[in-house]
Amino acid sequence: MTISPVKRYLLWAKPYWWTIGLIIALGIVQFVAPLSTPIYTQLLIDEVLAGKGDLGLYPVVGIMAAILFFGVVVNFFRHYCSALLGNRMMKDLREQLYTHLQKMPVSFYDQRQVGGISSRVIHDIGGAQNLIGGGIINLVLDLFMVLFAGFLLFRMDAFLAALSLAILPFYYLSFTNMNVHIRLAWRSVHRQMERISGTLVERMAGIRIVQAFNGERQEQERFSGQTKQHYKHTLSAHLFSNVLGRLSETFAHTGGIVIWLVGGSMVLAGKMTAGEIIAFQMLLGNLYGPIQRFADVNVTIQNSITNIERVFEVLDEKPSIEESEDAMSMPRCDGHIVFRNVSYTYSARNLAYPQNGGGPANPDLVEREKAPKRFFWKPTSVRPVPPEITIEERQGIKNISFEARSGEVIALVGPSGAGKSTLINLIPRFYEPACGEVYIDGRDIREYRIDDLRKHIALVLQDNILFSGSIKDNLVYGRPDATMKEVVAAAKAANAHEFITDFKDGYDSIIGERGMRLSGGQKQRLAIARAILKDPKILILDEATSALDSESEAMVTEALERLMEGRTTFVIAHRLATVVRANQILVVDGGEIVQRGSHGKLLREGGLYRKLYEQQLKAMRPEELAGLA
Ligand SMILES: Nc1ncnc2c1ncn2[C@@H]1O[C@H](COP(=O)(O)OP(=O)(O)OP(=O)(O)O)[C@@H](O)[C@H]1O
Repeated sequence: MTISPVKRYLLWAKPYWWTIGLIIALGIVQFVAPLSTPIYTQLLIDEVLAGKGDLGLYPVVGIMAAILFFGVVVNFFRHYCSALLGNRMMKDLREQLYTHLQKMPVSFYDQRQVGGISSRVIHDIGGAQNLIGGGIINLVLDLFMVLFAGFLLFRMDAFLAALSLAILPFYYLSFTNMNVHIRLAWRSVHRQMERISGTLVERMAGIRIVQAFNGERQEQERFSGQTKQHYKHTLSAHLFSNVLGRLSETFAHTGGIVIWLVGGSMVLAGKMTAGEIIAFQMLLGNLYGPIQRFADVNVTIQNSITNIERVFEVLDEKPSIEESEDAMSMPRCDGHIVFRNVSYTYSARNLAYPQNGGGPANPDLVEREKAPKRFFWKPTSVRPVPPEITIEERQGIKNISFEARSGEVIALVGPSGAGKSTLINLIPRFYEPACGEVYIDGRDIREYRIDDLRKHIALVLQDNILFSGSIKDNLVYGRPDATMKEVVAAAKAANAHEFITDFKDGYDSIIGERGMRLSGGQKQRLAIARAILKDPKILILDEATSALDSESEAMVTEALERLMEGRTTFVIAHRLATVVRANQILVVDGGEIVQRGSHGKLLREGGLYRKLYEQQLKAMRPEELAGLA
């Protein structure tokens, strides 16, 4: 049985129950204190000001003042504790979600927009924390106030009290019906925000392409369309909330007027004093006030529920690559790797959210979900309609077997889309083979702890990902404990030291997002230095195809050669020199190894390798041919 998002969130919030209890207790004290005001007002009017009884003006007003100021102090602490609770919960949930996201496999990210994920971490978690702070706590307090005011009203005049409660069924039905629309509207608001955020991050990251292809106008139109849709959903969410709020107000006013009519007639008939009806009306305000506030609190709750649904949606995604409970540590690694009948198939999930009007799904826009019924007699949870999922399968690699001995260089060659990247991605367990096994040092890699396994592997990819921060921060990313001496030694080995020291701040120079302030060759040399510093036994290398000038190229090549020394290296080779010197060349086509062996053997064999050699390898670095001949 699936439990509701509210129940789930409350269970998640168990460690904070004490603080929630304290805030509610402070709230009760703060609200109960002014509730005695009508009683003192009645005393003032009917006895003190009328000159009856023994009570003087000063003591009565003094007690009223003391109660009111006590309420102010309590209010201060209540707000302080609420801020503490809300922000603490937000921080903890955000951290939990981020930790979870870190464990999600690469395939999870393959299918989502980065901006969409960040929208859940930032936007939805912010909204989720309102459920308790702005929602449930206020709801409990208001409920308490209603009960307390109701009790006092019944004590004052049971008939009038019963009459004032006659509005409750109308409240119930309006809440039951409007809530469905409010929640559906807010859900659409958040989903649309996710799309906006996804597009924004993607297009901003690719701003050069947008500008180079004169895509600004098209992007502007896309963004306007998305924000317009967001605006539309937000307006309807506010409209439904407004309607509910005004309905509540109408019921409260009607109740108040009826009480004036009936109570006023009772005063005229001498069955009630003027002080009593005024006190009754004041207390009635304390009954209707919170009931009316339910409308606002309720909107906060409905809104937060949709945020919570979205946060739990991510938390519910199980990491498909999990560590076995008895996973072994891997203190050392020889780098002996065996693939045995390994296959991997990509399954891309295409999500299609229901579109009103049945038109094709527009990935930029979220249509608002329609309520399942016209009228609701009882509250309904309107769970999110699961998107239609179509799974598209694409063969990555098929039945791959080979052995790489410790320290060998394995060159992978093959046409584009052949499966070379897929193959190397299985070594650090970015993806899990659908069948077959990958062994390192005689053991299936699934037997090792994932972080231990990855400790022995370094990647140098074409798209050298560097992070914003200083050069040193980037170099020590895989070895935060490295000494400055080690950092400099790695940079020297990667031919990076010289250009680093040319910068005014040297190793402390800030390199901008993704190393924006560096040239392609400089970025590559930093990536190589980062790998050298990690000192892995297994190296995964995707040689750069981008043309570097010959000086830069020579420095990168030299750095790479130093890096490869003594490590088992898998290289997606784009340079003939690498291919020729490799201990083993695996020729991959259509996900399978179609040829294997040394350069000379493969050339003699003919087939795809010879074809590739003629068409691609030879063409890549023609100047190398002379040396090889
Ligand atoms: N994340 C993914 N989701 C779905 N299919 C994918 C994914 N990544 C790759 N593929 C598909 O798997 C096949 C093999 O891709 P792979 O990236 O391994 O090829 P490659 O040999 O490295 O190509 P290239 O030399 O062009 O980089 C291709 O058909 C590709 O479309």
